[in-house]
Amino acid sequence: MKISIIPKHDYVYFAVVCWIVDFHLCFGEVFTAICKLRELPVKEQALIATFDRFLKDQKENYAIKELKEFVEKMREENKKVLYDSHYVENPINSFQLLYRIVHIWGEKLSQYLHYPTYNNKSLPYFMNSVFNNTQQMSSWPKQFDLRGASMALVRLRYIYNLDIEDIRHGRLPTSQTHGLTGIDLLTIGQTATEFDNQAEAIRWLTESIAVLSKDPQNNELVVRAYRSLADMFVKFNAPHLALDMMKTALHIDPNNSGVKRDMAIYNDVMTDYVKHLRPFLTILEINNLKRDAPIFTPNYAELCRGEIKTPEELSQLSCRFRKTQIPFIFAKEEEVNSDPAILVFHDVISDSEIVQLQKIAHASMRRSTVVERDRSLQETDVRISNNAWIYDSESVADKLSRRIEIITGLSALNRNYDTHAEPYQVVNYGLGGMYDPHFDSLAKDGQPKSEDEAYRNSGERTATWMFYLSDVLSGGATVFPKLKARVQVKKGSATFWFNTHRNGLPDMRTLHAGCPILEGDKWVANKWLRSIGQTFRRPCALNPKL
Ligand SMILES: O=C(O)CCC(=O)C(=O)O
Ligand SMILES: [Fe+2]
Repeated sequence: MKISIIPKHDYVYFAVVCWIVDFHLCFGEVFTAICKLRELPVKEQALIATFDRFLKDQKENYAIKELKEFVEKMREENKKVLYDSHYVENPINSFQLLYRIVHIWGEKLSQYLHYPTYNNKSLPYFMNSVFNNTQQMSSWPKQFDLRGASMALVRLRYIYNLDIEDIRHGRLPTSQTHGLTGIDLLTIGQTATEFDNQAEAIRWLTESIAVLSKDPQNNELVVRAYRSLADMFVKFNAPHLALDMMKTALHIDPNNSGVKRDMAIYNDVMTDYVKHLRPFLTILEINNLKRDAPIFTPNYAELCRGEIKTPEELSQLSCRFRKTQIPFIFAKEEEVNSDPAILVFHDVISDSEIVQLQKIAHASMRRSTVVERDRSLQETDVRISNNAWIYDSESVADKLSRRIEIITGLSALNRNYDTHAEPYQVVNYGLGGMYDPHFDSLAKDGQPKSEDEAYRNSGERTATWMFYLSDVLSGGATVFPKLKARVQVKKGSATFWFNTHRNGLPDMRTLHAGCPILEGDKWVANKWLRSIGQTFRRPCALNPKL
């Protein structure tokens, strides 16, 4: 029986890994929340400890020696990450951490999958068991996490107009880290080809070729990059450019049968284009395709980069101490847009309240969803974050709801039926995390409905109150593209606005977004105030302009 060859204590190692790796109830991806990425170095350390215990009892031979060297290398890398609590807040660092875990560890662990009867039987058994364990663990990063990390870098480059050379050398606006290797660039470029972002795919693949070409040992990778570029050009009606790529690739590796095969196919495609007079696209035309994506919402990227209102427009906005429902208590109110009013309230949540919310949220963080047109809840690429719901049965939530009431004059009553407000949605963004331009209002056809039965009868999301539970090192602003309005993330503040007109219909000017986080860890808590509770507090009116 296979099992008899395994020393009994190995099971203990696996159990230890399992326990530590799934210590927090994490589900699905890791890249969608910085709080999940933060746990990875400790998990890698536990894996290294598992290997140490296994290797301690093994007789030295070639395979064991090689494995020991590998583990030492990983230990060195892990040490660099382990004691730096901000390490994963840098997207380049996180990409490289995920690359190491998914690719480098992944390849090592799967090395014996096809050789289960290697002469030292406990080695393949050990490796395969650890491999299976990691694959089954929902919180162990997988290929889709690496894809998410690649797309994060792609997104950050184009939204913030970063120079790819800077990224390659590890230079971000707020910090400097180690650079990306040619293989990193190739991984990112190949991921970009899978998404509808031709310009970026071309950019990253070209950069990978520039870096990899410096060393002839990389020829195989360079050819791979050329083939990816060619594949994309053909997809976008430019077989002539694909053929150019193949010619260069063939020059580098004249015997590459894959390149020769592709070349023959592209030649046929070319002939077909010529025969049927189909127009070839130029690189410029390819790059200008797909301008309808949400990221091309006018003003969106510009606002993410900084203020775009003119000094005159800004001078019209004011700050004031606003009277609350309690005499002698004033709120620090800042106007970032006057019509419709987008307001920021400062110092409305304390550090200890923030810690309490995060603690409660931690155990139930799940990938954020979006209410689609058919009213289903979907995990999507337009919102990269995790969230948890916190009800007013928690005393801290109850206290905060009362605060919202005395400042806004609206009802934030949260209860199990006909609720005036939804529970707090505590959100932690992920790698390059963002929420693309969207409306918070639920429905345009009078049938509002949300995640929970309990608040289905509560009407529209009349208003949004959003606490900022953290600062962000760089990026992550809340922006309103149609209003050219921008709110800088500031721990302890909150943004407030009405999503509907007084006639109950959505105010389409309130299109807004959470910009991608360039560096840092962004937390917010949303409180959506529903129309049923505001009948006498925000009287309705027929005038659609109000
Ligand atoms: O995080 C932000 O700045 C915006 C979040 C948002 O709009 C939402 O969660 O609905
Ligand atoms: Fe929103």
